Amino acid sequence: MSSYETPRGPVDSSRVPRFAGPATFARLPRLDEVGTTDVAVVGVPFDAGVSYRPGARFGGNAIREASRLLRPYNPAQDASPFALAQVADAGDIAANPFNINEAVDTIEGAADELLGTGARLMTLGGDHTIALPLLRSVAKKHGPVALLHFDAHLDTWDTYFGAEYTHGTPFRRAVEEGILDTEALSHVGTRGPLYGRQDLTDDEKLGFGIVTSADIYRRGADEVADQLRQRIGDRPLYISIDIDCLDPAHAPGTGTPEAGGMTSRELLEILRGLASCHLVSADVVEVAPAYDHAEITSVAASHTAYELTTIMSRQIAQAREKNAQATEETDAK
Ligand SMILES: N=C(N)NCCCC(=O)O
Ligand SMILES: [Zn+2]
Ligand SMILES: [Zn+2]
Repeated sequence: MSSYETPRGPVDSSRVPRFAGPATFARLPRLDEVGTTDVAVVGVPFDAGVSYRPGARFGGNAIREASRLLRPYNPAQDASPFALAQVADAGDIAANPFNINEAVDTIEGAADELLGTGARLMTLGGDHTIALPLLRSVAKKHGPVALLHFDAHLDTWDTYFGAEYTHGTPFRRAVEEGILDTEALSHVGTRGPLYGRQDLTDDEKLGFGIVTSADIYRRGADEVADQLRQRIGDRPLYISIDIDCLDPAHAPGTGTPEAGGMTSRELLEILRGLASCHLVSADVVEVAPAYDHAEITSVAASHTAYELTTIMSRQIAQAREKNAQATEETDAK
């Protein structure tokens, strides 16, 4: 017999209007209402690491608001993510807006606590600085992880104004710290002007492969997803999604927009093509609602987090079933 309890799902939008009440991600219960969870959706309202427009500190709550419209069945993955596993909103990590180094430590500590309960993280940013402490925490649990980084930018620059921890530098730090599996690192959606050709040489030396936004346009989402999946294999995978990977037409509400990006349809399709990868945690960052219009960006981000959550819930349910079968077989002996 399994001790697994039926997950508590979202508020039923056919009974309580979806625009009523305080916003949690997808109208799911708060973590304190369910005790423990398989997937913790957590906000990180921190944007002191940005190099241009600020405002991503409001991203998590904008995504929660936009996510009121999500429905419980995901036809693209033929799954009801909130029934297959417990998904709950763990609230926000309160990080010091005046001290980046302290904030990075706080985020790592809070992620350690959540991961320590056995949950996977679906983090809503915040600027891209926050990916570093999240990766540190994930690597403590799984060892060096494969990384898929969806972004217009490389985010492997060295320092900005002498600062090591910024939204343009998390993945260089992560490689330096040995927390990434350098056999399986890819940027997806890369485009736009750089400081120099050296940016690309440095990035390649760190171990990254690049799928540009033009590659996606030319080759299509399915082929790109196949190639990425082959590179990742069964390694533990972290997916970090900077919403500026999307074209500004699909995500105007972000701090460092670049023309010529992928569509939200392409992003969602690539993610669905990665459903069999061992996704241990993920983030969606850089949503800056003050620059948004009609919630275009936060709607795209909420659907992105929904696909990622669906991938995690399906895997959790599959693993649980496998365990239950194994226990039954042992019991039968
Ligand atoms: N949006 C992120 N994460 N990084 C952009 C850094 C680009 C720059 O200021 O050169
Ligand atoms: Zn970016
Ligand atoms: Zn970024």
